[in-house]
Amino acid sequence: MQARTLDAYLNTFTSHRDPVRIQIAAVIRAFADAALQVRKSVNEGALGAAFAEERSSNNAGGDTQKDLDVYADNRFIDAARRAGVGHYASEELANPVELSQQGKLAVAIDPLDGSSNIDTNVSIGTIFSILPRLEAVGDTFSQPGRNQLAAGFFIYGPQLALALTKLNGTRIYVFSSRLGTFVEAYPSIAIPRLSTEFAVNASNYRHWDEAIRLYVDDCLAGTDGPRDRDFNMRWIASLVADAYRILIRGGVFLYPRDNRKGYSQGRLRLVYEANPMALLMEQAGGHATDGLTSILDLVPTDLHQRTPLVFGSRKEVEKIKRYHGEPSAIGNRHPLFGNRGLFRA
Ligand SMILES: O=P(O)(O)OC[C@H]1O[C@](O)(COP(=O)(O)O)[C@@H](O)[C@@H]1O
Ligand SMILES: [Mg+2]
Ligand SMILES: [Mg+2]
Repeated sequence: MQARTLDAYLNTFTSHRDPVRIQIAAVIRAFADAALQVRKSVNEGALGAAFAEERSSNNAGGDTQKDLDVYADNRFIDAARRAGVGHYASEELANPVELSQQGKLAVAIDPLDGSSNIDTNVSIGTIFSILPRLEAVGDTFSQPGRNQLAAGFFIYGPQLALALTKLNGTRIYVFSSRLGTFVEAYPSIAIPRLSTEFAVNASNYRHWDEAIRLYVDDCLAGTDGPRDRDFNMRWIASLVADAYRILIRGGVFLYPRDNRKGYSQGRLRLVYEANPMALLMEQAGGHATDGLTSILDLVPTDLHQRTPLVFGSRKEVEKIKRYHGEPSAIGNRHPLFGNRGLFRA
C-alpha cells in the first residue's frame, strides 16, 4: 500500500469545503514549506551564512537569540502571511501582530525551539499553535489551550518530521527526500499509559519543590523504593526532541518551577510551547499539566508567560499530580509511604 502524503491528508480534511478547515490546511502547507527552508539552514550549521544579516541581540523573553531564531521567525511569519493568517504571535516578537484583517485564524509559534542546541548538532524544532482569531489581538492570545484548532511541531533531527493534530488524533509525517514531500509515518499515535522513563534536568534538583524531589527520588530508587520498578532517564534539553520520543515510546517530561531567579514558573512558555505540546499529547492519549492543573485549562494573562510543565504517559502524569496534591502524605512519607507506599506503582 502506498503511504499517504501530508498533501493527500489535507485534501481529505478539506473535502467538505469548510472554510476554517481550508485555512488550517493552507497554514500547514505554508509551514511545511517554511520548515524545509529552515531545515536547509539548520543543516549548514556553523557554515551557514544565509541568516547572518538577520541578527538581533535579545528576544522577548530575555534569552540570547541565535541568528537562526530570527531567520526561522521570518520564514514562518512570511508563511503565515501567505496563508492568510489574521494574528501572529512569536517567541521572537515582543507583541503579537495583525497580518490580515480578514484572516479567521491565529498562530502562536516558537520558531526555533532548543536554540541552545544549535551549535552542538542536537535536534531542534518549530512549535506552533493554531487558534481562532478574535477581534482584538490581545484577546486572541488570551484564549486557553482548549480553544486550539490544531497544533504541531517540526523537528529538525536525523529525520525532518512533523507531529500534527487537528483534533482528530496525533499523526507523524516524515519528510521523504526521495518523494520530495512529507509522508505519513505514524497515522495514529497512542502514548503508552504507563511508563518507566522520565525526562528532567536533574541538575536543578536542589532548587525544586519537595513534590518533584520526592517523585524523582522514588523513580531513582527503582525496585528498592515505593515504585517497585526501575526507571530510565533521558534529558535532551530540546523540548521537541523529548516530546517526539514520548510520542513514539511513552515516558514523562518535567520542567517544574524552581527556586532559581526567573524560574518561579519553570522555563517553558504557555502559549507557544506548553499549549501545542499539551494538545498533541492529549490527542495521542497522554496528558499535560502544570503539576496539578491541565495545561489546556490555563488562561494566559501574558503572551510570554511561563508555566511549569509535565506531560506524557497519562498514568504517570496523574501520579505526579498526586505528589503535588498531597503535601501531608509527602511530609509523613518515610514512615507511612515507604515500602507500604501510597505511591507504590
Ligand atoms: O537548558 P534547560 O534549562 O535544561 O532547558 C531546556 C529547555 O529549554 C528549551 O530550549 C526552551 O526553548 P527555546 O530554545 O525556544 O528557548 C527547551 O527546548 C528545553 O526543553
Ligand atoms: Mg522553545
Ligand atoms: Mg525558541
